[in-house]
Parts: sequence; C-alpha cells; structure tokens
Amino acid sequence: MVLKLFEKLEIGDFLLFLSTILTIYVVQYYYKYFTRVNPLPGPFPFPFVGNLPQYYLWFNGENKKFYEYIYKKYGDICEVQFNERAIVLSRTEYIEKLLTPSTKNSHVVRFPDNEGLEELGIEGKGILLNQDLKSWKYNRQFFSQAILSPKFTNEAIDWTNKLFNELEGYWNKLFLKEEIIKENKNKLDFAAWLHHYTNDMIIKILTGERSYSMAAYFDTLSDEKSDHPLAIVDDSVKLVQALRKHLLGFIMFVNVSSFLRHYVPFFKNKADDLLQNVRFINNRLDEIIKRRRQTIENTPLNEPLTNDMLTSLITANTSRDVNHTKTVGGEALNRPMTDTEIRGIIFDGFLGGTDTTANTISFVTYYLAHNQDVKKKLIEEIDRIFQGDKTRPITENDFQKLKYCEAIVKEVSRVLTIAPVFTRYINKPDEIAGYKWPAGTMFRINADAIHYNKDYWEDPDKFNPDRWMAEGFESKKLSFLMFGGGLRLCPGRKLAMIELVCLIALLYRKYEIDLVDMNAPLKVINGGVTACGELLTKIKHRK
Ligand code: HEM
Repeated sequence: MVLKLFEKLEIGDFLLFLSTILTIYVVQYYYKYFTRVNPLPGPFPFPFVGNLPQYYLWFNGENKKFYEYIYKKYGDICEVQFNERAIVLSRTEYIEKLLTPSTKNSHVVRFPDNEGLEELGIEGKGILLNQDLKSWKYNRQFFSQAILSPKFTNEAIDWTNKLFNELEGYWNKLFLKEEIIKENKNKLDFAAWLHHYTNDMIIKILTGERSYSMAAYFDTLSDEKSDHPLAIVDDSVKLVQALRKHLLGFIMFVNVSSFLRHYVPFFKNKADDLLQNVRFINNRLDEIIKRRRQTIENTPLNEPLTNDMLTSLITANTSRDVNHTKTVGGEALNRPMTDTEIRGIIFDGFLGGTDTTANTISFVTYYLAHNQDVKKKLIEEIDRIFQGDKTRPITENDFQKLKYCEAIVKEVSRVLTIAPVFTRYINKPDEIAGYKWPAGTMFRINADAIHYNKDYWEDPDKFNPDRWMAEGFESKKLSFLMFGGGLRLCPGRKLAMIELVCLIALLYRKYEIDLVDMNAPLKVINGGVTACGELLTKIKHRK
C-alpha cells in the first residue's frame, strides 16, 4: 500500500517529501538541543552527527587533542554530543560521586546499553565493556583473584626475565655488534619492539601459550630468521594485529550511530572490518580455551598445572580449585565458568594489558632522554640495588626497592595519560557537579585536565618524578587517574607496575638508550588510548 503510494509520486514530490521529513527531524533535533536539561557550554552539534565533524575534521579523531581543546575553550564542566549527550568533567570534586569505591555506588556503568557493543558481540561479556552488573562482578572477581595471587606475580616476574633475554638475543644480533655501532646503525624503533614484547608477555601470562610477536618482528628486520617455525610466528602475529585493531577501533561502535555504521561508506567500511576482526579473535581464543581444557583433563589430579590466568579461570570452582565456592556480592557463585565467559575475560586482559604497558615504557624512555638528571638518578638507584650485576634475573624483592623507578612511571603517566578520558553513565537520577541529572546521563572524566590542574599539583607542567618521593607525599584525592578510579579501577594495575618497573630496570641496568633525534617531537596516536607511534632510539651497552 505504502509502496504503491510512492510509485505514484513524481521525483519532485518525492524530494519535497524527503525535505519535509528532514526539516521535521532538524527542527525536532534543535528543539531538543535548545531545551535540554542544564544546558552547558560546548561545541555546536549537528543533526545526525553531533560533534563528529569537529572530532574527525578538526582533530582527525584524536581523542586527547579534542578534549584538550574542549577543556581550554569551555572549562571545567561542559558538554559534547556524539551518539548521545555527554557531560565532560575536569575537577576532582565533580567526579567524587562517580568514582566512590564502594558497593553502594550505583554509577559503575561506562556506557548506556549500546547496540554498537551488542553488534560487536561484546555487550554483557568480559569486564572492560560489560554493562551487565551481575556478570561484570562475577567476571571481575575471577580476574582479580587470578591476577592478584602470589603465584601469578611470580609468573609475571619470571616471564619478564625470560622474554627480556629473548629480546636481548634479537638486539645482540641486530644492533649491538661492534661494527654495527661503529657504523652508527644501532638504531631501532623502541615503541615497536616494546609492543611486540608486551604482546608476548601478556599472551603468555594470560593463556600460558607462547606467541612470537618479537620473533616475527625480528624476522622482518633480519636476513637471519628466528628459531621459531614461520607458520607459528605468522599465526601469532595475526592474533596480535587483530587485538590491536580492535583496541584502537572499538570506540567507533560507541560514538558512531547504527545508521552511519550501516549506510555511510566511510563508517560502514570501518565497521565491517572491525566486525570481521572480532570474529577472528573469538575463533582464535575459543581454540586456545578448548586446547587448554583438554590438557587440564589429561593431567592427573596430583600433578601441578601451569600458573597462567586461563588455567585459573578454567579450574575455578572445579575439583582442581583450592578456593572452591566463590561469592560475589555475598551471593555464592559456585559454578565453573563457561567458555564464553572465559573468552570475554581473556579478551579484556589482552586489550587492557598490551598497548597500555608498551606505550607507558616508550613514553618513559622519551622523558628520560629529555631529562638527563632524572635518568642519572634512576641509574644510581638501579646500580645501588643490583651492585653492578648486569645479568642476574630481577626478583620481586628488587621490584619492591625500585621506588624512584616507580615514581618515574607515575610521573610520566601523569603528564602523558594513556587513557586521557574515560566514562561513567548514571542509571539513576543524581546530583553531580552541582546539577541534578536525570537517569541516562553520560559523563566523560577528563583525567588529562585533572593531571594538569594547579589546584591539585604543584608546578603541574613540570616533569618532576621527585614529587612522588617526598616524605609522606600522596596525590590529592582522585587527582591521579592513571588507572581510572572507583569500582572500575584497573584490575591489572599491580601486574602493570611489576611489568613496567622490572622492564625499565632491566633495560637501563645494561643499556644506554638515547633518542636518534632529540629535536623530533614525540609521535603520538590519539585513539581511545594514547599510543606511541614510533620512537627511534640508539642503543649500546652501558660502560
Ligand atoms: C600502564 C598500564 C595500564 C594502564 C595505564 C591502565 C589503565 C586503565 C584505565 C584508565 C582503566 C579504566 C578504569 C576506569 O574506568 O575507572 C582500565 C581498566 C581496565 N584495565 Fe587497565 N591499565 C593498564 C594495564 C592493565 C593490565 C596489565 C591489565 C590486565 C592484564 C588491565 C586490564 C584492565 C581491565 C580488565 C579493565 C576494566 C575494568 C572494569 O571495567 O572493571 N589493565 N585500565
């Protein structure tokens, strides 16, 4: 019936019909905009696309730069419009309610129920983007229990040493031979190597399986190939690349509407590619989980299992588990986890644990090169602890003593935050930042702006690791958001600090690492997280 009506329309009538619909939409859009609750300053939005034109055309989709601009232009509290309206908060007082670390805090969701995440198949799964509170609590409990156990810490330190030895093996062949140094060819992209290192590290400690990301990178740079079979190397590279693509791309499924993703070629192509990518990751993880279940089943009960997270998750609440019967929020959840639940958790461990750590070390290297006094103090600390021994494995005891090294990691993370903006969404009406907000309001917490605010930090523009060493120093409440805050605070923070501090100590204990070009600006990719694009360094043995 409706179709027949359209068949009778002349092209002119059709265009008139279309423009009427469009006009009604635009009028309704701006009516809603101009009559919104608590209007705040912010960039002017456009129908269908909100502030996407400013985000993509002015700032090339660079999150950090966009929010820097927003803060400078519109102040401590302002608003942006993407798929929905979001209030941007840049003061600690404003975020207190959102980041209260108490189970009474009901504001623990990151995004509204999101058809984009559902389309990606990650809604209600894992931890990072899980909106389903019961399933999130359950998953997070298992994840934290596994990651905080002493055997996991030992495993992390052990693999830091082993993979560092592997890394050195490649560097020895490629960059550290005398003639190479003489010819000034001892140059390497530090960021790339560190990405490959952290990929191999996180895959090993999460799944217990070896990946060969560093080996693959070595193979691309050297005529001599690594000792690992090419097919295995290629295979692990595909997984690592897919995980990175997902990490840098998933935010589009939150920010860009379903209409644009399905019908506008620029967005559709990106969306289709990401969907195919996530299917590939799921298949690969399912294979790994099946294989491990099999191994566990074939291992006699009196024989030990491996200390990776996957094994802990598969055996949780089975006869293999020493802590049988977990409770979550007082509720006993004494069933083993399903493969889909395990996949969601491991997936999020990868996403949370690779780029974040690799980028932080790359940024540390950049800041050390530009702050020789800090580098000197770091080396003094390292030499004091290792007493000139440049080869013995690092231990947990060393990690505990490397306080200045830890201070450097924190200071670099303050001045160059990996997650410059993160979100919370309220399911119940509440008063936040002095305004009453209805349920369904989205907030973006501008960690970057808080890290540079004079009210919380003395000389905030100064890179000064010593501020963390002052007797009794504690950053002001909620003013240091390297790992986020509240109930959704990063559960991988202990592992991250172990990895970062140990690796920095191993690197600077033995090597002199300088930038190839001290005047080159730091190459930063500002997606959902802030990544280091490339960091060209020169490396040689320390005298
Ligand atoms: C330097 C390293 C890291 C940084 C800077 C970092 C930062 C963050 C931040 C800012 C959040 C959001 C917190 C919030 O919303 O309040 C987060 C969440 C998360 N991180 Fe990390 N992270 C790091 C390392 C890791 C590692 C090594 C893992 C795991 C192996 C990990 C796993 C996660 C997970 C699963 C979440 C989601 C938590 C939830 O939603 O409940 N992260 N991280």
